[in-house]
Amino acid sequence: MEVGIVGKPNVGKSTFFAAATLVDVQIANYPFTTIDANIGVSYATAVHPCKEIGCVPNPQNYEYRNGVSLIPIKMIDVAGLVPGAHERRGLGNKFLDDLRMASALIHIIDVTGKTDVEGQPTEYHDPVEDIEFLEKEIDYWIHSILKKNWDKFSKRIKLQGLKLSKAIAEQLTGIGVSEEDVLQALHKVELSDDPTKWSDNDLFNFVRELRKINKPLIIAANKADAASDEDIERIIKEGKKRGYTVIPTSAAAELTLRKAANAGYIDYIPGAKDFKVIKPLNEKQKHGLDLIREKVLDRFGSTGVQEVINRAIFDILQLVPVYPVEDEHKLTDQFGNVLPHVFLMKKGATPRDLAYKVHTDLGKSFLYAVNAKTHRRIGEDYELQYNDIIKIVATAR
Ligand SMILES: Nc1nc2c(ncn2[C@@H]2O[C@H](COP(=O)(O)OP(=O)(O)OP(=O)(O)O)[C@@H](O)[C@H]2O)c(=O)[nH]1
Repeated sequence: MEVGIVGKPNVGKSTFFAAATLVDVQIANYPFTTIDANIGVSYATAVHPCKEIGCVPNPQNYEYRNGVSLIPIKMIDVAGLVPGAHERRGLGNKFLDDLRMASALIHIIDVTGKTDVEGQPTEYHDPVEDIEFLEKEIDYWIHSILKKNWDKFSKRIKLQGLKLSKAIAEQLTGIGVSEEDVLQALHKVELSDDPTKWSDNDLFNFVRELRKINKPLIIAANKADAASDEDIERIIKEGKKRGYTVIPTSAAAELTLRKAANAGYIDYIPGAKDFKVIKPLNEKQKHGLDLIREKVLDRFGSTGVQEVINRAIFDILQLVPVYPVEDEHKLTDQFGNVLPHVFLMKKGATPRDLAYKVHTDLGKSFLYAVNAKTHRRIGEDYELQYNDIIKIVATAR
């Protein structure tokens, strides 16, 4: 599951990325640790089931802190975006390449309005324009891929009687579009079954719906520490009108807190509403941290960075953390590790889907599953719930 950070220059993207991927963890040998400078490991946080049932976990593919699971996710700092990226302006190509991989986007905007559309300092620039411009860039990009061979392509669909949703999804596999995505978008626009009858406007409307489904996004109203309440409230309202969740953030504050925590000065769990000083600070450090407490944590309840990440994973992508175990009484794997693994499953996924996620062989030999919290056997079509602990029973292999 990959989350992309997007936005025009100078809004605090690099700061957000640095903060989001800076976690002091012991083990970091996930498959995607350091592939590229702009790819990092970030963590979604969720209450750990042990907090509820009173156990001590031995996490193998996630981290655990004071009753909280830190679940690794891949984060991509998408190359700088300027108007016209779809026409290869600026880092256009790189931008679109990075974007291809992302399942959800975090759009960072400067809520103070002090950066213009190219990322230059200015007196006032309306950040709402940035929301619209990003949508447009992505729409133009998807549109250009479809438009390239549209006449030939639509005729072929008609002549050969191809399934429209399948054919379009095949054209767009490169950007991670599934047939299900296409079906959902088609359902929204209600266009003719015959694509040769689609006008360019129809195609554009379809693309817009598809983008909302395939590249869903959440907005981080960054530099909130330097913005007025009115500016923040306005952008939340304007975002909502357009169907977006907007979270005020201070990426700079989060980065400072995580650095201080890593250096052992403070106890701070990402997303927390406060921190505890655990090592003597000099005057300057103390002043800096006091300011963060007063101007950010007390004002907003947190720096917002972790909330954005969590919302992207749990609300926007609708994933639920699920813990598979082999022994449903001790909640262990075959080696005695308590709740060793967590998997993020799509809402609506079933125990069989979980079995496949653990291992293809386990999926193939799946017989039934047991809910380890209730010790009850659960049905084929049971929808996995947040923090479920599941034992999978399979045929002997
Ligand atoms: N007040 C405030 N300033 C911030 C915050 N986040 C970033 N900044 C400042 O904004 C400026 C730009 O931050 P960057 O993280 O470099 O922005 P960027 O979007 O990555 O910019 P490019 O690398 O040019 O694409 C820097 O001076 C940061 O210190 C924040 O939360 N609050």
